[in-house]
Amino acid sequence: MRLGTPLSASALKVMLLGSGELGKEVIIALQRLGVEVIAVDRYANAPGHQVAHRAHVIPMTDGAALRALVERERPHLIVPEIEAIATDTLAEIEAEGLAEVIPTARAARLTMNREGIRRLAAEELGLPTSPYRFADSLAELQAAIDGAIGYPCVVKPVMSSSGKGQSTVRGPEDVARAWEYAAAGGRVNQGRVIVEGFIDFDYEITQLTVRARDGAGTVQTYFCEPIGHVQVGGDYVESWQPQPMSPAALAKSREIAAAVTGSLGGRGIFGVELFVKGDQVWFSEVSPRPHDTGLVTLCSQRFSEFELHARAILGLPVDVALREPGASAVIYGGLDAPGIAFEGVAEALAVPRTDLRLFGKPESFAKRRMGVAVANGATVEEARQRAKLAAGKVRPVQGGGRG
Ligand SMILES: Nc1ncnc2c1ncn2[C@@H]1O[C@H](COP(=O)(O)OP(=O)(O)OP(=O)(O)O)[C@@H](O)[C@H]1O
Ligand SMILES: NCC(=O)N[C@@H]1O[C@H](COP(=O)([O-])[O-])[C@@H](O)[C@H]1O
Ligand SMILES: [Mg+2]
Repeated sequence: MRLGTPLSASALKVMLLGSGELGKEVIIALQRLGVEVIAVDRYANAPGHQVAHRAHVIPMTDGAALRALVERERPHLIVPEIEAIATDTLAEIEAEGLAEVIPTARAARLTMNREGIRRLAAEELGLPTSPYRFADSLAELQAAIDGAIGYPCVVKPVMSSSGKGQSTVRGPEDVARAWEYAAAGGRVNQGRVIVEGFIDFDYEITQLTVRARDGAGTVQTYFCEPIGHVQVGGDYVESWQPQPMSPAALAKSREIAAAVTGSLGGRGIFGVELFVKGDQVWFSEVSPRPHDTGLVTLCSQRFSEFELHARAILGLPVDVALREPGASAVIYGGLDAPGIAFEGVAEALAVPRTDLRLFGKPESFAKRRMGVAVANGATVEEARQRAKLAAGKVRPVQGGGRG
């Protein structure tokens, strides 16, 4: 894929569908290679909009609106950054040869819906997963729990991410609340849920896996060092790299990651989410794009997951080497307000070996991820302490004017 000059006839044009904090970093990586970037999201002034050549706001689940924009912009590559996209339209665009979809339109369609990827992983590829059922009503959910899954279990909308609409059901008294919560929390209100048996894991990891061309032009599979993380309410709050693992658990993780990413195909980075107990490993889900827990790679790898994605999609070789132990800690909005400000940034950056990203989201919500602190250390423990300390010093406040 020949690189050119942005805003000229030779430009290589990439369209991001979704332009949040993860897309913003991918865009910056693409910009550094002289790629012309078109950032799209469902709301104005999204983080990636602010660093792209052009920005558009459309309902990305609206196939007609998506097609019209692609026909107008004529990107060479379309890079999905979130799940909620009109993936049937992406499949048509790919089939017509209008643009290449990263990693493939099929991967975007299968991972947009928990049902698609779960059935592929468990039923077609035979990978170990939690037991699961799907339900379209409270009665079906109750029947699935009574007949197959039992307690405790986890209920999630089939279309959601970052834990939205997800809850753990400990007994019969929780079922109705979990159903209501899922119905309200899905990204696209489908009224369908997955109920999964609760896996009592020792720890969970993201196995970042890159499908990229080698120097000879053949697509190979590369594995980053495993990323450990902590989730609260289904949303990541802390991650670190490398996560120590037994050789058997690491081998099993990479076998699963190779199987699922090999089946999805294409080029790019994937975040394969796995649960680990002793030497046992379960597949949970996969993002065919950079993963939020992979924000740690901004400080821990030679090339971050965003740079790796940019290189892989452009057909360039990658280097997945770890540089040194690192950690990330999330900064939540803590308040509901537009145009917030941040206090304590100088104190945060005075913590040794730390760095910050403030995403620039136009509106804060108490539980919206607004920034992240990353830190290095001699050990993962030291890096985690520093990242948490730094994140805790940043205080989101009402913005107001600068006078
Ligand atoms: N079956 C399960 N057993 C135990 N814990 C679970 C189970 N399913 C989910 N979890 C916990 O909830 C977290 C979020 O679940 P999941 O990844 O399915 O949600 P998500 O909304 O897709 O989140 P994200 O978009 O951040 O990946 C998991 O990382 C894990 O900590
Ligand atoms: N787990 C998926 C994930 O972290 N996705 C990231 O969050 C953004 C949406 O944030 P918002 O909900 O605050 O707009 C997405 O655009 C992506 O960058
Ligand atoms: Mg997940």
